[in-house]
Amino acid sequence: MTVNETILELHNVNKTFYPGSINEIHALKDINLTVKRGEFITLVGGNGAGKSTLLNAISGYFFPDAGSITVNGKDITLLKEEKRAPYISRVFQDPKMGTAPRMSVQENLSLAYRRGQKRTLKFGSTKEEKDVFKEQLASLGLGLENRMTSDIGLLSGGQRQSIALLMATLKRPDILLLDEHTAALDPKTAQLVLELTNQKVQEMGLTSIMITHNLQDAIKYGNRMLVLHHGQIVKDYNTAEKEALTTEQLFAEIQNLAINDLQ
Ligand SMILES: Nc1ncnc2c1ncn2[C@@H]1O[C@H](COP(=O)(O)OP(=O)(O)OP(=O)(O)O)[C@@H](O)[C@H]1O
Repeated sequence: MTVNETILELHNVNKTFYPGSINEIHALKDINLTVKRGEFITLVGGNGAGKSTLLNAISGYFFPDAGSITVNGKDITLLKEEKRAPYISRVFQDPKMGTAPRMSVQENLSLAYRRGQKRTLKFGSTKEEKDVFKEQLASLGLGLENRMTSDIGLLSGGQRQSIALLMATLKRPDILLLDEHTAALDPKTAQLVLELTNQKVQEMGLTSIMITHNLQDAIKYGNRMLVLHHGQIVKDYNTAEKEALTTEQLFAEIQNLAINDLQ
């Protein structure tokens, strides 16, 4: 791994919904962003600031109208979402979105393990794969290694989200996108999943971008923080600046952005 290696680069990325109509929304405005390998970025901003749209553009859920996106120097601006899967993985807010409910824990993990590989007719897992899954599940500390054959749909939201996190990191992604992935969980479970996330990110040295509305978490986790407002990055805190910031200061900053809109 090269220190300071650029892994993701967005250059003048723009996205407008309903262009030319009275409902036109310029959701991303000339976004320029360079992400170095190993950065764990927290992404905050008010409702409708463009946070999910930014992750959607990076994941390939849609293409930007203008600008470019590169991963490891490779231009992926117009690469389909499924073709980006080997490089970019994502955990969504809804625990149901990352996992297949009628498939077992093991089958879900097996799908994730083969991400980016040619589909084969052979289904089921090898003994070696099962051992990997068991070990990974045990590392979550939730006893899920004893529920390998349970359907995912029978698990709680927190258990399911922990497995979604595991699935997203089982094959090391270049970039992990976390889209408010703990927002649908009760506070205690949310903290547990956040801790697991942090553990995975630190252990694997993953490059990650995490959206959160919890400003305390935004400051506590990660080593860089971006504030988005009206589709623009209005603040980019480095580790030291982030550590010096209080939740109250960050709250006031985001509130001021909203107040300035009204003036
Ligand atoms: N697929 C879409 N079609 C039309 N408009 C969209 C679409 N996705 C997002 N928008 C609009 O783009 C703007 C930015 O939305 P986005 O979901 O990115 O904001 P956000 O910062 O993630 O907000 P929140 O914190 O409320 O989830 C909003 O005005 C939203 O209504």
